[in-house]
Amino acid sequence: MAVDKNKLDEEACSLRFYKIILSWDYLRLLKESDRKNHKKDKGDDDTTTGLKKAKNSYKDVEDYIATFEPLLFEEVKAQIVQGKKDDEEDTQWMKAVTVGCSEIDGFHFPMISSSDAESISQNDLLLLSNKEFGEGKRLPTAYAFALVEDRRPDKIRLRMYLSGEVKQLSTEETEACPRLLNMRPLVTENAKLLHVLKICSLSTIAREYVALRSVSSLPFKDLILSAAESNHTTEDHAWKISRPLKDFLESNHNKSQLDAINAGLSRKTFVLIQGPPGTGKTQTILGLLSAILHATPARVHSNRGNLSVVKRGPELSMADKYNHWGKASPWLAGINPLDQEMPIDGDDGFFPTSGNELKPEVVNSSRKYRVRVLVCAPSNSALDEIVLRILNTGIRDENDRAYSPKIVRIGLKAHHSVQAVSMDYLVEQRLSGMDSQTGDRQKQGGPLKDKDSIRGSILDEAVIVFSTLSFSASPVFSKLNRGFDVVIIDEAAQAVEPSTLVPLSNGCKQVFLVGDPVQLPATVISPIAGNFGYCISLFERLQRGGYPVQMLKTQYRMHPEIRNFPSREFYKEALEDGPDVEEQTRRSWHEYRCFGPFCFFDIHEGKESQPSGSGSWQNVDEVEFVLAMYHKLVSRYPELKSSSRLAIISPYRHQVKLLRQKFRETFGVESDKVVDINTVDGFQGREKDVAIFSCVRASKDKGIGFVADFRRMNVGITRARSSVLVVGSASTLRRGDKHWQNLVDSAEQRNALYKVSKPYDEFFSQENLTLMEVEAMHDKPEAPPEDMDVEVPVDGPVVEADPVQPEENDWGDAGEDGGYDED
Ligand SMILES: Nc1ncnc2c1ncn2[C@@H]1O[C@H](COP(=O)(O)OP(=O)(O)OP(=O)(O)O)[C@@H](O)[C@H]1O
Repeated sequence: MAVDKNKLDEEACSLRFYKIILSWDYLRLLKESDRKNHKKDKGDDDTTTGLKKAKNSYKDVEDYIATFEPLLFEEVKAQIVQGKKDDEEDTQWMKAVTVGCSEIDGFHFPMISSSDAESISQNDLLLLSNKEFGEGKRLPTAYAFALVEDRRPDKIRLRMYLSGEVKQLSTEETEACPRLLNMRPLVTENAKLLHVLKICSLSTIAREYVALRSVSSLPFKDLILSAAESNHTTEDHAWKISRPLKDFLESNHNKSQLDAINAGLSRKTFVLIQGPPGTGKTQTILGLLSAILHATPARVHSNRGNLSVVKRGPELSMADKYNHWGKASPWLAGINPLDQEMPIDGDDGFFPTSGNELKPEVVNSSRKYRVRVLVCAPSNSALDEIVLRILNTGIRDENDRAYSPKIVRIGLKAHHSVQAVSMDYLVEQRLSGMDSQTGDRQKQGGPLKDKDSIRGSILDEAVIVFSTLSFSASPVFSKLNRGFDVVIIDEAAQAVEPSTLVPLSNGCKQVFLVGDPVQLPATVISPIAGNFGYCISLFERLQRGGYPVQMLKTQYRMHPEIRNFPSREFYKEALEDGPDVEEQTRRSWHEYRCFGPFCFFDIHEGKESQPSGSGSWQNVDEVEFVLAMYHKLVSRYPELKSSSRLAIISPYRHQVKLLRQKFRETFGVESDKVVDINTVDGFQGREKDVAIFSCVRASKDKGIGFVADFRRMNVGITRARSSVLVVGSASTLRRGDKHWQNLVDSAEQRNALYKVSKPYDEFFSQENLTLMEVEAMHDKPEAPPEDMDVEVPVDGPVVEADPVQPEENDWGDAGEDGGYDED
């Protein structure tokens, strides 16, 4: 049975979405945006938007849509305006001519031809006009948005809505306007010259809109609306796994990971798993996959155990047996008849993997319950991390044998290391396999399979399908013969709620949301939509509403002294360290207190500035100090001269740019060869031995901007295994935010707060270092093996300072009354 995706409803939703957006006035959107920014700068609250704040729960579908739909449209507006800003430097008007037009259901479908439109893709939003316009140019009299419906090499088919502008979302009533009327002859008559500007792609947000509007037909609709647990699972409904697999899971997962896996086996329909930094989210997902792919209903197990004591009922007919299986196993309901057959010993081929040693799956007759899983993540990189882990380690079967399951990775931009299981590669493999048989087939008169049907069969055969959230609405999924039993969404707290709904529209019986709402959320372009709660993920909303969360508590990444602060500040002291973490994260540079594990350097003379007058910030003094510290670290510990070992992180893009530039100027080498310099957002999910964190903000009277976002702070300070070295203005940060105040206080209490004055290189003079030596470093660890291949000149321009008198130095071990807080 084909998956019923309520095609007609979906189409109606898309049409509504496009009608509204295509009717908008681009110039008015730009003006509105300027006005909103102006109001924001003046600190005015925008009360005219008519938006509703996102809530923890909704009374019904209408309430839900009435809240989310306007927020989503607000976000579309911001993406459109941002599209212009992003491309500002190379805003390029293209020329095109009309070569035909049709009109269906109130939409115009002009066909255009252009010689300079290579960058245009399907689902792009374009602006069409009778003339180019921009700074200092006169405004056009005819202009309108157009959506790229179909992109062919020589022609582009567009969709436009020229009947008037939609003023009211609820009624969809339109108001005629001259600019749209003036467009009509331009697109309906042939050989008219048009000026075309690419604005942005609408493909992701359009899919989110359709999923949002389809919420009434999604699985677990009531749970999603109410944020309350709706099902009470019983032992009888739970799924069990074999003893060998259970033993494996128990010996390779800690208690909180096992609790999360067992919550899945209990067949709870919605399972939330919170994974703080380094707590083994990916390991848990892999364990979960082994468990759910090889589980059987509990009652099968218990019946087996009782066979000798329970009176046997009458022998059932084959039809009755199938009927019973059907009831016991919801996975089997209404699926492809082929899947209802008892699996035979051995399986029919396997997908190639990246050349690992693992065997392909062999399904034997004891495996009657075949579950299909869709694994999604908001980004390609997060997705490929799991794919790669599966390719490297495989999963376990009921006999605790590691094997490569049949998997396929759908979508664009797959990382090269997972190409072997990407859909495009698998299709090519099948085609080339068929090419060798083509002669035979043609002789037999059989038709060659087209790519679409090959895709369909690869999808149907895969037990685990990987896709980004957005791509899970791709038309390729409509080829599925049966839906998914389980959907697992990784990094679920980094997705706006409508995008989490997208994979659910393929149908499923159980959902796992894995993520951490205390790390960075989804990027929402519209600050207004963000303020109204559009950036709150479904994970976070359910958690706020009191929905139970399985929290992974044991961390394997950070030195306990690094773990201590975020655990207290963000996780109610719940985090604990895995066995041996302390020994594994102790490093030779810990011999000096100023090199970790967790220090704060107060650059009290530092000045913040905004090079472009607004937006991103930088702090030249912090850059100078960071480079001095970097130089000292790599001079003494050359194993740190590696971008895989050492990170320099900052919340601000300008600071990152400046750090990279100064690094090149100072050391004569491109920074990316020897150190990883990036924004906090670019570091989520990654780890290094040492992380230097430059906070930038250093004003006596202003706030600290988005540095105050505790999620950004949490990510920034939890990337390091052995040392996190925070560089900032203690007084500004203390005044700017409670969490930062606690961080600086914590450093002070641990004698790890250093007030640093210019010249910065003196801070790292031998005399000072000697004063900062840790007296007894038990079991000094060996330096980890060096893995870098580019040398940073250690005799660079950073000069060892002359000896200074200790009393001139007021680093933090002056104690609580050290008087380093100048304000
Ligand atoms: N139960 C466990 N026992 C021992 N080591 C573990 C366990 N679980 C995870 N680890 C180790 O902890 C590290 C982090 O695990 P993993 O990569 O699965 O974490 P993650 O949560 O996906 O990471 P991130 O926080 O960066 O998203 C890995 O080195 C992994 O081997």
